Amino acid sequence: MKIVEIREITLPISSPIRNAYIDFSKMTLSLVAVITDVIRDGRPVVGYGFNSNGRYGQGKLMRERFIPRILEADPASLVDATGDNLDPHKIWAAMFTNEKPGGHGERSVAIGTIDMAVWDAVAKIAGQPLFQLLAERYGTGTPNRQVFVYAAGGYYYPGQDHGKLKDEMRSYIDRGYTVVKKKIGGASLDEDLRRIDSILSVLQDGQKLAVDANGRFDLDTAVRYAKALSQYDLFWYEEAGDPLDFELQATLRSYYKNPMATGENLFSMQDARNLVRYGGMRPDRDWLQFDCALSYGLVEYLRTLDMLKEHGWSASRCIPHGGHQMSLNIAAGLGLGGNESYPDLFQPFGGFPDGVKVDQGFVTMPDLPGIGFEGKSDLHRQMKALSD
Ligand SMILES: O=C([O-])CC(=O)C(=O)O
Ligand SMILES: [Mg+2]
Repeated sequence: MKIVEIREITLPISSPIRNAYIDFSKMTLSLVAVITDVIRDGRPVVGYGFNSNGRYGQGKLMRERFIPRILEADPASLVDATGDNLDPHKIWAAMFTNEKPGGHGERSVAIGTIDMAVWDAVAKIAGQPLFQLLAERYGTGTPNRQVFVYAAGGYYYPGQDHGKLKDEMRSYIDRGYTVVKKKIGGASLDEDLRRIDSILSVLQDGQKLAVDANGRFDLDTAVRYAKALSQYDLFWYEEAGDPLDFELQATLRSYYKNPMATGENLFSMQDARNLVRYGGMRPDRDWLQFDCALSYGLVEYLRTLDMLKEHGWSASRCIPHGGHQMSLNIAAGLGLGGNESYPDLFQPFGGFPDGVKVDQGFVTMPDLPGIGFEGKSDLHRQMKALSD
């Protein structure tokens, strides 16, 4: 069997929102289709992938380097031992040919997006949901079909006031979420605290708020926020400082005893390892948010999970950034602590298969082959438009 074609397209996921660092008015992503010569139900098996919000479409890198390297490789060198399915690890190695180590930037997004499509194809060819395949190959054998999800929102946008912010958070709670997230660092500390108070006024017992500074703060500001946020029982204080400033992160633990989270902008196992080695993160309470769709895909994420284990971290401390079904499958298959979700943003790419509802903060994975994109009709329409 072999890959016959790989298509990619850049699509908009723009919206008038901003966090403390960027606005999303020109945000795009890459959608990829990996078309194989394997026939199921009279049609070729196609795997799909896309990258998460926050980085832009990666068509140029894919067209110039990563797609040609896959298509120019001997097809026999890209299949598993049975010869009946693709081997994602071999395809990853083909993509990484003649790439020097370090400096993990945009290429990790390009490779991660293609890698997602490869895993989707592999699970479809195996006739399994990806979470089942992952549990059998790399996990305990039995997936955990119930996955914790939280609602990310609370962005800054023109015309927002406290009433609208409360309505937004209430609507997430009404849809079954128990943890909601808001942005901080895009207003003054005083205004951010008033916004937090507003949201907390609509939350009930058992419901929690997380806050996300998107890497905006210098050390002094991060500490000022840490001291002020300590008065609340927040779910987490996220990405206070620059993603690569491990000393800042390590210093913060002296000022903030409650959970912190970071890692969405670390794009390799090596960078994740530096966070774990030097960032002072606490395996008993903190959260790691590495997002495979931005960081060389699941092949690399498996290396990251191995690294975490060697350093005494449980996979259950990982709640990836990105709100996509790929991480949802990894969470169910490999025992992560949950996944992000953006109930009203970045559609049709985020979210769950049609009919999957959040119940007391959890979703239950349905039985769909592959990652499950075919179960989300608006998303599947976009995907079919690329592959047909
Ligand atoms: O606003 C963003 O860039 C997304 C983000 O940080 C998150 O979902 O945690
Ligand atoms: Mg974040």
